[in-house]
Amino acid sequence: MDSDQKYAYFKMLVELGYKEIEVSFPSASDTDFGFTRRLVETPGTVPDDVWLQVLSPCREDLIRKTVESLRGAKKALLHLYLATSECFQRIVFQHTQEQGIEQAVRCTELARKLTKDDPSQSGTEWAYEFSPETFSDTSPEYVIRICEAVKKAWGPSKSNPIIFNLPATVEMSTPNVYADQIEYFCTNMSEREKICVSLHPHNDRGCAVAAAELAQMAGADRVEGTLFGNGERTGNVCLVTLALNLYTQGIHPRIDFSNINHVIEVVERSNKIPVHERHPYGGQLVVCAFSGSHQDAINKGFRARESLRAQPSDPWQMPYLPIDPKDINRTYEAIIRVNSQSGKGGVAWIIQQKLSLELPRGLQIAFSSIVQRQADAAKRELLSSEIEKLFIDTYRLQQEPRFNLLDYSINADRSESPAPPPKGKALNTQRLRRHFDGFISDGEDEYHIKGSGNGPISSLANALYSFGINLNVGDYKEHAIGEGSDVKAATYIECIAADSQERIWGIGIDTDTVQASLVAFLSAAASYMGDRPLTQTPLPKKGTPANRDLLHAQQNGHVAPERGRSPGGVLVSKTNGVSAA
Ligand SMILES: CC(=O)SCCNC(=O)CCNC(=O)[C@H](O)C(C)(C)COP(=O)(O)OP(=O)(O)OC[C@H]1O[C@@H](n2cnc3c(N)ncnc32)[C@H](O)[C@@H]1OP(=O)(O)O
Ligand SMILES: CC(C)C(=O)C(=O)O
Repeated sequence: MDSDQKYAYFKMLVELGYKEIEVSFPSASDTDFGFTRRLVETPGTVPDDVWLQVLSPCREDLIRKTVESLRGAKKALLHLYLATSECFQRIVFQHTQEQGIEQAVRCTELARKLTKDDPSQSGTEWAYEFSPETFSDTSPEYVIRICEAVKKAWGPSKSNPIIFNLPATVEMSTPNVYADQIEYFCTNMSEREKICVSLHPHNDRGCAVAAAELAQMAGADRVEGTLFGNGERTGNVCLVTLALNLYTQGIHPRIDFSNINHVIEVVERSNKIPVHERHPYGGQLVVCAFSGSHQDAINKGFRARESLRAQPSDPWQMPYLPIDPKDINRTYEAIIRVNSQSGKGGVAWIIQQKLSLELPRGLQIAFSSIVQRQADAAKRELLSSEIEKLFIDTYRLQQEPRFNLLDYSINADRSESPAPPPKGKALNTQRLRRHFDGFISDGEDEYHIKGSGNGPISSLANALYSFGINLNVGDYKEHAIGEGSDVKAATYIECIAADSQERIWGIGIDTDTVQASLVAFLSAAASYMGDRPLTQTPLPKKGTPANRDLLHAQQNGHVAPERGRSPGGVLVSKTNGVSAA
């Protein structure tokens, strides 16, 4: 990273809520030294409660340069490291354990002299961190010896404790072993109250997060890591995962990942390493479900939350989703992804999200098999926009419909009621016969249709017999879409063909509930007919609305009823030029 990238990254870490940020290795390069100076010298960049942490090996020349980089900082945390394992002492430094202790003490004394003991540095609050690098591969007794010596050299206090950072420089054991090593350190160091025990797990065995969590339970106070686990080899422990693991346990980590996409964007741009799609919490696929049983359960989970009118503050209990995607600024829309392993629940979810339609179970099953066939044929995931289009096309919700309901009236006929009410008693409208009288078009021609039944749908069904359309209603569901004056009715009708027993769904959406059901029935009738021609004779070509009214008058022996009023005064629903799929 260049200075500007580091600057942007630093600002983001501050905004997220981090208070101790290792900003550089100042002795490494002019970039790192200059960047540290930039932070110190640019007013308003480093909040008063944020510590600037810098790293240096235990080498005198490098320590001097490192301390110099922090001159003038408000809060400065000097971090020195020296490997303590037998392997490193023999191979890298060719020194003994005693020489290791001497070097650590000498460098700590120098650090003290250059910082808190130097009157010219008194404007800075100094803290000191020592890392026995390769801690987890070092004899625990030796770690205690070297850290006791370093502690004595620095002289910590309760209010300004020394940080002993205990790295699993290379992760080489199960997390419980690391936790045991931490516990040993915590219980065997003197003046524990003057010590902050810090963890620094790496991820070579893939257990860094587990190691950090277990070691905190074993007594540690602090964890060092990186966002999304960047770092040498398999990386450092991931701070995003640690924070959100706490969050999902109901403990706010005081780190704000409510816009995780922004964090990912900055991290990827800076590190030039993509965050894996399946990375805990942050990965693009981790709040998605492809498989049918997961989708079904999630769909039910959201419906349960809706029916309970759950508030954001209520406990999050959702099958297969450990976190509410909204808490990290992920949308619900992307949760369910459909491929050939997906089932009806996922498909229903997408239609609900896209079109606000709550499909009845039977329709879910019917449409899901259409989606599955499409996904199988495409040999890939179907986009939610493709599924939405497939639904609209299948149920003819937008395209030029096979049947248009142009105009109609439905009259309830008291004279044909099987049991007229006793004088003075209210009429049971449920038992009245309905007469449907209307006009439909197939895009080309217009037709006059009439029929009777126990209700609006059965009277329309009866009217369509003459077209060779013989459908019985198998299932019927309706619900409202929206609220207030914009509310609409969505109606779903499953029809069973009298000849083939084929089951066909139709959907109608309208501000008027009766009309929505008529449109739904015509939608099913259109699917049943497919491309087959209609057998009935159409009206003369000049079938204008005026002609229709005239015909109405001629056939009924009176003029057409005034729109919106039934001659019987019991029930009328009518339309003019309504699309019915
Ligand atoms: C565990 C970690 O990840 S700690 C972070 C590591 N990060 C870095 O190393 C990044 C910055 N490092 C650098 O820029 C360079 O390595 C520098 C500036 C520190 C040193 O560069 P050079 O002087 O060229 O040394 P070089 O990197 O080749 O070798 C390291 C030397 O430091 C010694 N050394 C390594 N670690 C330490 C340590 N913690 N304390 C003291 N000396 C050390 C090595 O033994 C070696 O010494 P030698 O030259 O006597 O054999
Ligand atoms: C400097 C130390 C803490 C380190 O990075 C490591 O050991 O991994």
